[in-house]
Amino acid sequence: MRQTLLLRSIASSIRRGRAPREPSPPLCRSFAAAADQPDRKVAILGAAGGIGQPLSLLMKLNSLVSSLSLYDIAGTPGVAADVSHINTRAEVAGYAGEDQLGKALEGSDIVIIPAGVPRKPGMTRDDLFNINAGIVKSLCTAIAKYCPNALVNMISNPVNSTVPIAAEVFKKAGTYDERKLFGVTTLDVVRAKTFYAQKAKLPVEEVDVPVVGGHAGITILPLFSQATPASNDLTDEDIKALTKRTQDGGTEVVEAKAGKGSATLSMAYAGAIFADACLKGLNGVPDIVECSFVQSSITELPFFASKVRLGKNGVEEVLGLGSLSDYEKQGLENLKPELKSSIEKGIKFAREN
Ligand SMILES: NC(=O)C1=CN([C@@H]2O[C@H](COP(=O)(O)OP(=O)(O)OC[C@H]3O[C@@H](n4cnc5c(N)ncnc54)[C@H](O)[C@@H]3O)[C@@H](O)[C@H]2O)C=CC1
Ligand SMILES: O=C([O-])CC(=O)C(=O)O
Repeated sequence: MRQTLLLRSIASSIRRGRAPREPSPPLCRSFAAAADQPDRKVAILGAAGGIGQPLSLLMKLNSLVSSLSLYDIAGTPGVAADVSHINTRAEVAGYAGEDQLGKALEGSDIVIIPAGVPRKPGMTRDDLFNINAGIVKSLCTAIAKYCPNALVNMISNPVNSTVPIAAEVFKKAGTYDERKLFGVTTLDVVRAKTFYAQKAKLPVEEVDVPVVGGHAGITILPLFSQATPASNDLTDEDIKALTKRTQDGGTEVVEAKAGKGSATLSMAYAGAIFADACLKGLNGVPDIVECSFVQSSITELPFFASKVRLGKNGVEEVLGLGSLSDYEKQGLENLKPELKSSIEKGIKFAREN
């Protein structure tokens, strides 16, 4: 009841163009504002997995979604039946096995891909390449055939290589639109905000921290010099420690899970935030900005994560890096060789297979 009242108050505040009285998480905001929204189909590939299941739940809670299509090689009818009983707008359908992939994808506005194997302790994200590259390639081949205009949110690792693979597959199929392909790096932003807010003793809901580069180890470059609200209390050592913790955030979870996979719940949260931003952009909501790994010309690398403005066709503008501290400038130079080689590895794989 309290939730319903809060959502109504937020919806009417949005209609009146005023800020809601109580702070609210972004997922609730879109949940409330959707009564007169257009139909949008979202497909999740890998929907029965560790990320896929909670992400399916969160997307079912987002009433910007009218149709939720849950695909995996197995197990999706159960996930779909479960999620479909929730009292929100989206109609849910489960599809299992390759012969149902076309149906799962047809008419999709957004395809979210968390399909593939996760890390175990001692592995790098690049160690997943051999298995996940093939999975991503075959899923993207189907996307090019069945929903070539969809926005693609790539979660499967190594993101620094799977996004270039997807781009090559779409180029080969003649469907590539660089505005519609995104590597999901939102979890890096989610972590940077949490760690910064804790250290600077700020309420995390008010904090923002851009994270640029890529999505693996030192290629993850949080820009704490641009964090808002600014904090004057943090030393250079604090910034170094925060940077390292953000870069190692995935490994922290992999080690804590001790062989039972990598981040799933926080990733589902991050994936839902990013998909919500894409939906708002598609629906014409102005000034939707998120960090994402996209085709880019802001450095010499062909793909790079930075802030992007989202619109009716996906990426409307790739925003520049802004001014960097000397420490961040050094981090930027340090990450380029690794990111370049991961991008090239993806491109080579897609061209040769
Ligand atoms: N971008 C990011 O920030 C993050 C990315 N990840 C990545 O997300 C991926 C998934 O992680 P989890 O959900 O934890 O793994 P999981 O193993 O729990 O789930 C993966 C799912 O993909 C499915 N799958 C495998 N091949 C498929 C195919 N050809 N078509 C459709 N589905 C297929 C599996 O059946 C399984 O249900 C991993 O590669 C992981 O590294 C994880 C956390 C954060
Ligand atoms: O670390 C991993 O393997 C999963 C991931 O990408 C993350 O949690 O950032």
